[in-house]
Amino acid sequence: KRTSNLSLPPGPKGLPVLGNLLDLDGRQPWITFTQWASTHGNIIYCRLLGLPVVVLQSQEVAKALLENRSSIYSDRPPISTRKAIGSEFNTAQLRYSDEWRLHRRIFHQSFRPEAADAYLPTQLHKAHQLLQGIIETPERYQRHIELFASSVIMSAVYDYDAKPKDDPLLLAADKAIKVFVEVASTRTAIILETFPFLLKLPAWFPGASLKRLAIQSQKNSAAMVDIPFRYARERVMTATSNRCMISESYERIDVQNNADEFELALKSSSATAFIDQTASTLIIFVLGMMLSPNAQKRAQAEIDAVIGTERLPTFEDRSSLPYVEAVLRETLRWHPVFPLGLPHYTSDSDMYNEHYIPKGVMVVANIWAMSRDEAKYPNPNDFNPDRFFMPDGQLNDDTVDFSFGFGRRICTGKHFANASLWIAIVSLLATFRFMKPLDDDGKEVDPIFEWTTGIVSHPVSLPCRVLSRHPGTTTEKLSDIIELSV
Ligand code: HEM
Repeated sequence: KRTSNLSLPPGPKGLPVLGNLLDLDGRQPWITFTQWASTHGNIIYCRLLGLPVVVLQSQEVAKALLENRSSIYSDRPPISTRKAIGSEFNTAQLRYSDEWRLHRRIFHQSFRPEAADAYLPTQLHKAHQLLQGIIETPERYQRHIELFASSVIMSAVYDYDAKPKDDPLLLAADKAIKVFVEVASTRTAIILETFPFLLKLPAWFPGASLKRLAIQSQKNSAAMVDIPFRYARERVMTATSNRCMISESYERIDVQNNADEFELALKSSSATAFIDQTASTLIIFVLGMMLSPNAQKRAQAEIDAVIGTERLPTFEDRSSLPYVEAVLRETLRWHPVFPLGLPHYTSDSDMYNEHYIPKGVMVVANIWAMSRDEAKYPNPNDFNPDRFFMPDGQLNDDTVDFSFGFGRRICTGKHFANASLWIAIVSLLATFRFMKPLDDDGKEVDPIFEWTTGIVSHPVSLPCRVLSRHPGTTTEKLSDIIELSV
């Protein structure tokens, strides 16, 4: 391929209008991209419905471009439908601009490693609530995991202590995010970009489901952005708020004359925190445990040996539990929840080796391909925490950071999410066994479930038998153990 005398990266040949869309597995485009790597190499160029896309297939190339040349690769694709689907608030979709820089500053002061450690006690407390929820209704374990993740975020961002059951703000946020994820999936965004008239059809028109979805998304997003923010601001103004992202921002950011701009950025970035994927990562952990009983037993044996069974693990135990650490890393690697990350966009043209990368192309880091790198991760489809140990038995330095993206657009909640994941995983392993479901004859069978499609990938509803590791553990007994653990 040539643009005058410059060579674009190699890639599959496509049809004039559809480009390579028909070759793509629409449910799991990352798998098709990964297959293309074997023919075309670690950087490929293709066209999807007229949109040029560069796919980066290895950590090395992604770092070389998205990190080392971040001044060119930190924009996001323009999405003219942002307003129509109610996603103007979303930090993750903002162009590389002063508005985006203000959002990042707000996140950075609360979620940079040193600051995020202030939330560890809350994360521990919410992990204990998670255990109590599952002891009471183990069949609803997935719902309890979702509640854990969103109430941790609500607490850190708004200092809002969500009720364990039917909390109105959590329900509103869940509803908004579900519709939003659907309507903002890369595929839907490409369709809307290419056929924006779909949003102009009356909502009752057959086939206008995207428009209906968009209207719903607008309403839900407005509620998700405004309601918790008003709650938190009120408490900051009356000096009744504990430390949270909202209170810290009011305290530390000098708004000078731009109070309106600042408040808009603050409420928008706060609502973006709901894009958190801690819950979906924890469901993948549950799947990994069910399918790899040996890994589960080894992690539990480590916890029992180091901590015993009289108390629950705390963050102070983290460095004494290397196998649990490896289970967390393997969960992030085995099935990355953002298999294609979020698309970056070039703000200038560039040359990489002999490849010309034009200005204004979508640049996708294929995190899935990176997790399948056989040289680094032999038998990549196996859930095998041992891969993170060196021959001398020490953990290696691969913390699977690529699952949080690259460069200036790297996940702002990475450190905080890692702590939430760790405390949930270690607490769940200390308390429960995750077993395959039984068939009618009482025999264990592999769970049957569907994966989500779109920008995030995780089991929609995962059947699992969650059993207490210490039969006879009642809610009261667990409460006693929790008391001894804090
Ligand atoms: C296990 C949980 C999580 C995973 C796997 C994850 C992963 C990611 C990935 C892959 C990206 C795209 C990075 C890129 O464009 O290169 C991202 C962006 C982002 N994440 Fe996370 N994330 C998680 C949790 C969180 C949490 C807890 C927060 C908030 C506290 C958060 C806030 C954000 C924001 C604001 C962005 C957009 C950054 C920007 O565009 O500048 N994430 N995340």
